[in-house]
Amino acid sequence: MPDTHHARAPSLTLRDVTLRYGADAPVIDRLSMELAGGESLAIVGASGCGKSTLLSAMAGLRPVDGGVIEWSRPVRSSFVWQQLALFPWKRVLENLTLPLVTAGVPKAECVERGREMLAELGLEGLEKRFPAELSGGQRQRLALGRALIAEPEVLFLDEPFSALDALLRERLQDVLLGLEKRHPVERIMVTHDIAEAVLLGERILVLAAKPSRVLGLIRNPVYTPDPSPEHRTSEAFYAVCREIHALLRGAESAEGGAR
Ligand SMILES: Nc1ncnc2c1ncn2[C@@H]1O[C@H](COP(=O)(O)OP(=O)(O)OP(=O)(O)O)[C@@H](O)[C@H]1O
Repeated sequence: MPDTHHARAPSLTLRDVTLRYGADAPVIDRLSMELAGGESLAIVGASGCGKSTLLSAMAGLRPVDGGVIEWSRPVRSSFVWQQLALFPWKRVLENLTLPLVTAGVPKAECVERGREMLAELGLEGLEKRFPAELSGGQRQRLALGRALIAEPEVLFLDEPFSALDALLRERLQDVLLGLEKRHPVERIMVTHDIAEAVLLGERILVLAAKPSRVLGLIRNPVYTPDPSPEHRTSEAFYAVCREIHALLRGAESAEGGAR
């Protein structure tokens, strides 16, 4: 399945993309890059470097102020934010199946696919609860399930796990990778966590602010869609983390020197 997914997946091209707010200096300044079909991208950088702004533009949620963002064809996409955007007055199953309902899928099929997804998420038995009656990790699973239930081709994630403690964050990363085996998707994710970028980014875009610039677009040599339990603590994994850390620290000291 992943092979056909890659063959069919849409590719993304950015040419000289500039993004700014008002008359301020650009947040993203003439960024050019390409992402092949099916490749997953992690965007990492310090707070305020423009990660969320860039993600929104890639998702078509905001216009560009210069240059071009082009998908090879129209894509079906879905988004997960840090705030999750679950509907507090809707029960778990209703939240989960909302994308199917709004797409006009018949009710019986919505319920059937919703129950299948609940099982994949490990949330069986919780379908009648409201989001407020779930733990943080369960809410996060629900948001991931809702994002994938309508089988999007591209999944945009903006720091979805940043409010979680380190171990729960790792569990949710595993849940995400597990879900993607059954629901293949091209994932574009923003994170400020270097290890998360190295785990989840087949390509990693490293950004700096002030001045806004690209520090690197790395082809991640340790990326795997199916990491072993030892993967995160392997020397090779740490080596890529160190490389990104050095890029970010180098940019910080250059910025400090310029002040
Ligand atoms: N609506 C807005 N109006 C004006 N400036 C904004 C707006 N949204 C973001 N900015 C500014 O644009 C810059 C980039 O913001 P953005 O949220 O894209 O960064 P980020 O890298 O995602 O940050 P963080 O990791 O803190 O979420 C910041 O300096 C921010 O203050």
